[in-house]
Amino acid sequence: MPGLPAVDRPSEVPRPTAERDVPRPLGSPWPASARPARGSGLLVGGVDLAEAADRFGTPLYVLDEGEVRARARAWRRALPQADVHYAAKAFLCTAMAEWIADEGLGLDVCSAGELRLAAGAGFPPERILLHGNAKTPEELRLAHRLRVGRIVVDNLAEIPRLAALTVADTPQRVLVRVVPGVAAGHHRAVRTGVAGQKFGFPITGGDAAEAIDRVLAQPGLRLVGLHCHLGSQITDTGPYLAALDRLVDLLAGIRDRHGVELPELDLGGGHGVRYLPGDAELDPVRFAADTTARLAARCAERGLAVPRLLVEPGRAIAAPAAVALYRVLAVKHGADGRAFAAVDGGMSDNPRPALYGSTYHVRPVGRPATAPTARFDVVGRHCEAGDVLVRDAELPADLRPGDLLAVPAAGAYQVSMASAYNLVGRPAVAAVRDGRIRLLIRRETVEDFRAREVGR
Ligand SMILES: Cc1ncc(COP(=O)(O)O)c(C=O)c1O
Ligand SMILES: N[C@@H](CCCC[NH3+])C(=O)O
Repeated sequence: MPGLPAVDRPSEVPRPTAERDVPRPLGSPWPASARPARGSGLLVGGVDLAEAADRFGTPLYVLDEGEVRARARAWRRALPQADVHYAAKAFLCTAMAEWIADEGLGLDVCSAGELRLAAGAGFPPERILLHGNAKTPEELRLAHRLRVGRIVVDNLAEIPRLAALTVADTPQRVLVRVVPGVAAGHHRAVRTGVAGQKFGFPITGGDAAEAIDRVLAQPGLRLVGLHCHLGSQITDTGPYLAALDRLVDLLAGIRDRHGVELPELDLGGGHGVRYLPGDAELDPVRFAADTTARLAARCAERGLAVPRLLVEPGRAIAAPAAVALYRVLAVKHGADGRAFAAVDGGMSDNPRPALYGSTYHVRPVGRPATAPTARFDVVGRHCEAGDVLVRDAELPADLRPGDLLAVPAAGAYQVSMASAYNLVGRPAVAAVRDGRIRLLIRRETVEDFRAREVGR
């Protein structure tokens, strides 16, 4: 604004002290509670991440309880008529199971391990749903003994196994997992909505009809619905709507063939989150609006009562809730001008970049945002050249050993997929809430490995 004294320019009017002192949230992909702290630090859940790293060591996964609860609640509120089962495979520990139970969600488990951990946390068994393409007879027995709410049938062999455990007056509720022929998901390895992969019964050219016939023939099994899971990190509702159309057609076919209308339709998980600033996220409200409208329309066309929807978000609840902290151990400048920042974690705590080429955001903690920057590959400490956590990260040009790095959106399929590679030990996990931090899972040590050795 030429002619006006500088102080009158709107952008330069000093803000009141209170407003100036309240740091703004960092925004996605960080947890909603993430704020800049004094000295270029970073707060999550009111806890200073530099202090957390000093206290518990690194790599450290800092899990924001408020973010988990808020996301769980958002899914429940968006779909009040549906059953939302959190997919435990994204990340599970006792505290997580308690928060999920407390927020009124169900739990999707796929092993005796997940089932026992949930049961030990007091998770209501009727809200548990058991998955698995290769459930052991023991897992089926355990699920039946604990009286889990639903079991998803994924192969023909488990139908008689399960039927042998059940009796007609207390039948086990089951869903049949079908493959609708819809391709979706961030990587070939996670696309389960198409034929040619191991999960479910393909609707077209597969034995979905036979599985349904066989389940219906068992007096101890009560077929309550159909299930499908398309893939993971899906960012629009289109694939879900396409799958829903095929599942409603199949429901109508079952009604015509058997005279029964199944009361439930499970669309699985797969809802995408933001890993990088500017990424899209699949909003639960949008998902709910689109799927419930489509379901009502398709059921009306087919003359079916509208079944109850089930969903199984894992990543959408867990991923944005954790920040991974790493300490820089070495900085190296390669011959081609490429710079490497080697940290104390890597593919053993986060296998996703090596497995799927997944991309992440990273930010230094305790370094002024105004420092000149350079491009670094943030690499892990494992014995593979492919152990790269973040490629081409913009970090302070004078990055040095001892610096702390924070990687957001670290809550799903990282700790749950962590490995024992190089006996580095799986990372510690701490929960933050209201300015307090508590250790949930301690760091794995060589003593843990030794404890499993029973011979020499
Ligand atoms: C059957 C089933 N349900 C739910 C999920 C959870 O998926 P996501 O974490 O992508 O929501 C998965 C994994 O993709 C799955 O296989
Ligand atoms: N592990 C995958 C997701 C698989 C979901 C399980 N069905 C990932 O990290 O993207």
